[in-house]
Amino acid sequence: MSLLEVSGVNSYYGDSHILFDVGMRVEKNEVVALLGRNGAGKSTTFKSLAGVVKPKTGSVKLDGVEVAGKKAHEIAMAGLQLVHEERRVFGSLNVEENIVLAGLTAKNKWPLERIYSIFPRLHERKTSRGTDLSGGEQQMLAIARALVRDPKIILLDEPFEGLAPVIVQDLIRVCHDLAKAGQTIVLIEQNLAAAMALASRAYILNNGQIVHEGTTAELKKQPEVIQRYLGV
Ligand SMILES: Nc1ncnc2c1ncn2[C@@H]1O[C@H](COP(=O)(O)OP(=O)(O)OP(=O)(O)O)[C@@H](O)[C@H]1O
Repeated sequence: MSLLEVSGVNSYYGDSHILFDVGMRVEKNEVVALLGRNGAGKSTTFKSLAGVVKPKTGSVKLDGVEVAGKKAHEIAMAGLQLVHEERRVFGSLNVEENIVLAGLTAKNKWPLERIYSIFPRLHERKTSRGTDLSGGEQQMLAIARALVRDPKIILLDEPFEGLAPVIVQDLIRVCHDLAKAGQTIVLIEQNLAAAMALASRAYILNNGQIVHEGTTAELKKQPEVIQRYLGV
């Protein structure tokens, strides 16, 4: 049994059919990338897994438990944490308050020291308000808010978007460390090099359908697939 098993997911916005029979599986401790052009349905897939969008049909099993159709907070309680592209942090609260608040309703939570050992920068900035953080710091905080709840799996929607290359390198290192420590991660990433650097396997979405699945090592050797589905 895989940690996450998704099959036959069809999702809509109103009458618009966006996802067509999406299926994927993620093993415990894996880092998997979800790739595809703008509008391919990547964010909708994440939202469908996290219960933000309710799939019309299909199955989403987290650690053997069916969560499709459940509410977003129930799925979060079950151990799936979505880190939205918009990096939702509370601007009026400081860094530490943001982290503590995120952990309040969690069954198990990480001690703050564990969060700060991963993100020393957040420790330095712990009394700064969310609004005073740089984009990179906000992304660290958004990830910290997910991790503090001791998730079984985290979904990172374009975690490196709009960040300076030096910050991206820093975050890639953090993701590597998390993966080494056994954290299961699925990420959406437009930056193919960054995705390949992190993920051992990838799925490619095109027009709401999974059109390719394989290891990133294999994908690197298939420029025609990259060009067909990811080329601009
Ligand atoms: N709230 C919404 N209401 C209606 N249509 C939407 C909504 N959000 C997304 N869509 C449409 O659904 C399709 C898939 O969008 P989605 O955001 O999942 O794609 P994506 O692969 O994540 O692309 P991007 O990188 O641009 O976010 C697009 O055609 C988009 O216009």
